Amino acid sequence: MTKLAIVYHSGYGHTAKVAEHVAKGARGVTGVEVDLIKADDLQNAEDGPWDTLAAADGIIFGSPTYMGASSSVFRKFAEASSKVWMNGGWRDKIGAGFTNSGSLAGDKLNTLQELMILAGQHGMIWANYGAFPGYNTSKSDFGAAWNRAGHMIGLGTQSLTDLPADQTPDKADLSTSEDFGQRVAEITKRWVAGKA
Ligand SMILES: Cc1cc2nc3c(=O)[nH]c(=O)nc-3n(C[C@H](O)[C@H](O)[C@H](O)COP(=O)(O)O)c2cc1C
Repeated sequence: MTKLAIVYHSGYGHTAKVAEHVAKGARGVTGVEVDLIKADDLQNAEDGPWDTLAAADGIIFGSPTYMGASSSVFRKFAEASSKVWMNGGWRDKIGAGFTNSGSLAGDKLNTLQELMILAGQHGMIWANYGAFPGYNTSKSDFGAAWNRAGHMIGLGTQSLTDLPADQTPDKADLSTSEDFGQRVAEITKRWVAGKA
């Protein structure tokens, strides 16, 4: 069994919805088990489901973009993970990341870079998203486009700021989230098989 953990923060439920769809996509891969973990439960090095992360073959980090960066709750988790760093506890696990924000761009790239650097600090193997951008030609259909914002190093979705999480992100972004989850699960499974 390949184990994947998703650690995310969500202040208002939108990033949580993305996390659930990333998990759904990952669970669709045979032999992959997924744990969804809130960064709120990992705010210090002593408490919380750190063992689940230790046992995971891959960890997907998820944060909303707040003021052009990852949220303070996510950052607190990232800093708390420094205790794991000291022992190289996540070295050679697969790492990946996603963010969600109000604007189509919204400086999401900066958040994705933070997540990638966190993985790099831990010596993890970064899995990008790399899907073709769905909205970059005159024939593209904005409403149906996958990877609409065209992020490559991770998943970037948009939640309209005046709508609740049961209405946004839209269907295309949620399908994109599932596709991303599936990709990271497949990469992690292959990584585990290669080690055997
Ligand atoms: C404190 C704060 C800062 C925000 N900063 C940004 C930002 O820099 N770029 C952006 O596009 N949206 C920004 N937003 C909008 C959120 O990214 C958006 O509402 C997102 O869906 C929130 O996710 P959540 O419901 O998981 O907390 C901000 C929202 C808050 C509350």
